[in-house]
Amino acid sequence: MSGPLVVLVGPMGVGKSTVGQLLAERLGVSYRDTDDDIVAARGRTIAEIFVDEGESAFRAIEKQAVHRALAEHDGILALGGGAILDAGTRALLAGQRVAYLSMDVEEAVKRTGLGVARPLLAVNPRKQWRELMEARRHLYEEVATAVVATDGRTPEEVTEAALDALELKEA
Ligand SMILES: Nc1ncnc2c1ncn2[C@@H]1O[C@H](COP(=O)(O)OP(=O)(O)OP(=O)(O)O)[C@@H](O)[C@H]1O
Ligand SMILES: O=C(O)C1=C[C@@H](O)[C@@H](O)[C@H](O)C1
Ligand SMILES: [Mg+2]
Repeated sequence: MSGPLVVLVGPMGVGKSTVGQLLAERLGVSYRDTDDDIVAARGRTIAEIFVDEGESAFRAIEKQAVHRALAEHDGILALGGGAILDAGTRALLAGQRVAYLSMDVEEAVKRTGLGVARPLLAVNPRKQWRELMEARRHLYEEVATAVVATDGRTPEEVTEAALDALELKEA
């Protein structure tokens, strides 16, 4: 299978970056994050891109960044929380090892706080998070080859559960 060893998907704040870096260490590979790629390439934060160019411009930028990373990266790749909204991206994920990190709304509120740096959760984060998940849960599930619940687990426990669910052995 070419492409990343593992692709991580899931909502904002679920722990993709934290667990992705732990997984990379445990598996002896590198970690990459498509949100970081976008920020580095554009020299501006995701929130700034949303405000100045709008969400649809961000999605077009994101689609390109995700497609490039899927082609280039062979380690652990975390996708932005909304990357799975794109049908072309979902098609590229077919045949990849994809872990969906999940959490419930209360855990989401704890992890994302008031959502200052998260434009999609800026107002009434609980309600917005529920609505986002209603629209997206089936898409995360569609692309996933493993679903790893993160509620009440430490990042190390989530990493362990992901290694088990993905049937991956350490380096
Ligand atoms: N299993 C966990 N238990 C408790 N807190 C966690 C856990 N995993 C991550 N966190 C904390 O939750 C916050 C969000 O984690 P992280 O940045 O890894 O999520 P993310 O999915 O990469 O989010 P983003 O949408 O910003 O990319 C951080 O403060 C992190 O320390
Ligand atoms: O869930 C989303 O739509 C987003 C998640 C983040 O990773 C960023 O890509 C951005 O804030 C949008
Ligand atoms: Mg992250």
